[in-house]
Amino acid sequence: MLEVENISAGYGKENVINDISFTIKKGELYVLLGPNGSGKTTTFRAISGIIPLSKGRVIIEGIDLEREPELAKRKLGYLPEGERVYPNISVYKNLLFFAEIYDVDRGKIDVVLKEFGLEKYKNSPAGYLSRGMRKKLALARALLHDPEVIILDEPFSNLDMSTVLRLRDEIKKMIENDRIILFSTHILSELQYFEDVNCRVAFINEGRIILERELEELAGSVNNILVVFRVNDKTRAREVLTSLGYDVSIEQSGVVVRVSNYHKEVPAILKVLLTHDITVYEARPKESPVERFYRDFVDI
Ligand SMILES: Nc1ncnc2c1ncn2[C@@H]1O[C@H](COP(=O)(O)OP(=O)(O)OP(=O)(O)O)[C@@H](O)[C@H]1O
Repeated sequence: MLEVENISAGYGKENVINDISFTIKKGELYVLLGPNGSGKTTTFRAISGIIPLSKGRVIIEGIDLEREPELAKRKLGYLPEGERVYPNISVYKNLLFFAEIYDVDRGKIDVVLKEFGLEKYKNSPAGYLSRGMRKKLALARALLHDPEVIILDEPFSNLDMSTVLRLRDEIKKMIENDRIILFSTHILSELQYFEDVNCRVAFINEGRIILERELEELAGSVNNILVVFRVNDKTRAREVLTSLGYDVSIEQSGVVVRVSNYHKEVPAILKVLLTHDITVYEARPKESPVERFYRDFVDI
């Protein structure tokens, strides 16, 4: 279990995050969403013991981070924002450095290098790697000691599609294996791939958690949402929907209307379109419910 109790932290005397609290159980994913500068990275740094707390406690699997930092940090894997690696030493030595800190068997380094497709760069200075490769190295390093709590700051940015796919699978596997995962992301659509795991989403703004919801609940909140109807005759469909009182726009993919109650209105609209001999190939939300929620949340 990861217990974050009323923590405040910042840089110098100023607190950037204030009174942040949450508890994450094994096998749970916790996602931080928030605009630039809202305090996601600072929260992760505070939980990882990189910056000191000015208030509150972080307890990792029963161990107080401030009282027993070495022991607590062993249970933690942290992927920092950006692609932070030691540029002047080899890929292998980047991993070796951490393996030694955490008493990890050297054989594990080769396993991880293979897993992340970094074998052929083993002896290259890490600074020569591409951005995406550096990120893979940073990820490999975070997971090297098989930590119980894994904190990933913007894990999906700057990765190629195949690595994104593998990382999604890897995150799900780690959740199944009772790990605790936290990540932040700006890629809201990424969340839909985690709807089948135990996931909570926290919205952070100006250093405070404003709202916390189960992802399942967010994904189901399809009210007040734009819906696209893919039809055989867009002009006719617009006429019919306008006569029903909707504000209709025509787009490449179909006609678009905003519904306030998705589950009630969409079947009713389908029925009316059908009675006017309009074929509907598909009806789907134009924006993801999480995106809609986020829009309302940050007021954009
Ligand atoms: N090293 C630092 N020294 C002083 N202030 C900092 C430092 N790092 C971040 N800040 C400030 O703390 C605030 C929160 O930054 P933080 O990086 O935690 O936000 P974030 O939500 O991760 O942003 P982003 O989405 O842009 O990565 C910002 O106002 C930022 O300027």
